[in-house]
Amino acid sequence: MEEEKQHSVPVLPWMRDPVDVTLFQQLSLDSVPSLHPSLKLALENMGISDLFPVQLAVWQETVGPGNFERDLCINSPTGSGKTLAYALPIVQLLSKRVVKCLRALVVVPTRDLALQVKRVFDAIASPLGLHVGLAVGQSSVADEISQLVHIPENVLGMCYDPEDVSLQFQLGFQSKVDILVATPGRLMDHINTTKGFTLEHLHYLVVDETDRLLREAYQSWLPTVLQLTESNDDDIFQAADSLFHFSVGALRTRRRCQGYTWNKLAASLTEIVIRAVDSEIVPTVEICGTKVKPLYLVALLKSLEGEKCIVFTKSVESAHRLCKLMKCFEDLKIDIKEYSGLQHQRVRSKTLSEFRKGAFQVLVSSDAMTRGIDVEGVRSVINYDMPKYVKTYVHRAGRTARAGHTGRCFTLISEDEVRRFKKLMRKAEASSCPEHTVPSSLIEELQPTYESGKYVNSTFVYISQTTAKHRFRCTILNIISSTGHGLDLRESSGFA
Ligand SMILES: Nc1ncnc2c1ncn2[C@@H]1O[C@H](COP(=O)(O)OP(=O)(O)OP(=O)(O)O)[C@@H](O)[C@H]1O
Repeated sequence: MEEEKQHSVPVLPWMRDPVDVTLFQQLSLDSVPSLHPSLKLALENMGISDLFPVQLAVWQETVGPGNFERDLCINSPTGSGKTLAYALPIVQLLSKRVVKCLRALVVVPTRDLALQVKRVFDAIASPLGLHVGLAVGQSSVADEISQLVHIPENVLGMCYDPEDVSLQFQLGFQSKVDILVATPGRLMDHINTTKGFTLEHLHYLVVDETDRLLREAYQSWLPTVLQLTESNDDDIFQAADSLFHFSVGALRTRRRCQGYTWNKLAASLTEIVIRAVDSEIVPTVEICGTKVKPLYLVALLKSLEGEKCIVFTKSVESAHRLCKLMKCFEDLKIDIKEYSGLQHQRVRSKTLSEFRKGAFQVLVSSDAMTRGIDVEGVRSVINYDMPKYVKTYVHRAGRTARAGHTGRCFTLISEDEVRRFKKLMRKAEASSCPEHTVPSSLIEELQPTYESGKYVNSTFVYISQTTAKHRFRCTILNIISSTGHGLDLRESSGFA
């Protein structure tokens, strides 16, 4: 019955014939068909010598030989290189553009992710003469507009219909960017108020972190974008577009008319690259709550000897409190910083940038901000609080073991949580999970400092909320990613 139900789920026509990324191997840049020499050089300057499997698969579907016959939904493990998978074909296909217009839009849920994606585009688009813009609300609206649209001086102060795109074109408004990376809120601001900002010429829409973006409506940004990209035959841009289509054959507009919401997504755009969750990554585990739990974390951090790691908590408040508490362990001698939605964006971005540079070792974070964030050298992820959902586990664990490296994901759980954890592991299709025990001598050593009463009140409130159980389990999940196209969980002792 369950099986029948699964089979009856309607699948969009363009999704019916999936390409199995695991069948692809890495491929040296020298062998990638039609790769633009400047793009190859840009990749080499980034230290990249091969395309990862997902990148090759998307390349074949888009640049060649697939010729972008259909829209794409990319589903591959965290850290497997999805950003370049969509950025490379877009840059290659736009490299022959004649008229500068906004041709590609990448929508991501957070500012830090947008900055990260823009950096990737900058590295490969600039050498091909393409301009990449950012609309995330990092600077003032006026500054941002001046980066995105050229406004001729003679129209400043002039009154006209902001929806009259042809008139704006005649007046000399012009896009300063070919590719725009945006968060939905600021994108909507520009759509609603920025003179000369138009999506009329969009050929590529990327919805990154799709499941999250589509779950959160953000002022109905997607229906608005789709509506605005519908072509208008009388448009004055027609001539420029024909020229563009003539020179870049692959970029013709394809319209699909089907009945579902998702079809609507696919209906009015030329090419849509959608990035979905990494369903193949094994999900994990959740946390415990006892009085000594923070001590286990301290002991674990000590044993990691200052390697870069991210500690996940269940909420922004927990991240804040835990971070404060950890700082009280003076002999920990590890620099720890908080990263959460409670902080101002500027603080958050600065923290992330310092963490990337290795200025401190441990980032304590809640979930919301870390989707898709790529920090080189994170060897361990610690779930201080066990995630409720498999998907959350996967995204947390995916901050390590990126780009073919190995990493570990620790989860602290109490006895009460063992059953739930096992269930989570089963859902994650992880047959077992090794158990790691922190020596009790280490915990006893830390106890006097912990109980000395020098911690702030909020800490005690937090601790008193936990259960009275003292026995902890600390599990280690070793994530091995050998080729970048899959992650395996390796068992080293029997948890299950
Ligand atoms: N072909 C490549 N060769 C070497 N490194 C690469 C290659 N492609 C991407 N990388 C590196 O791999 C890391 C992960 O890439 P990326 O952030 O695109 O992964 P992702 O699949 O989007 O992950 P997530 O699902 O977590 O967002 C980045 O540091 C990136 O620089």
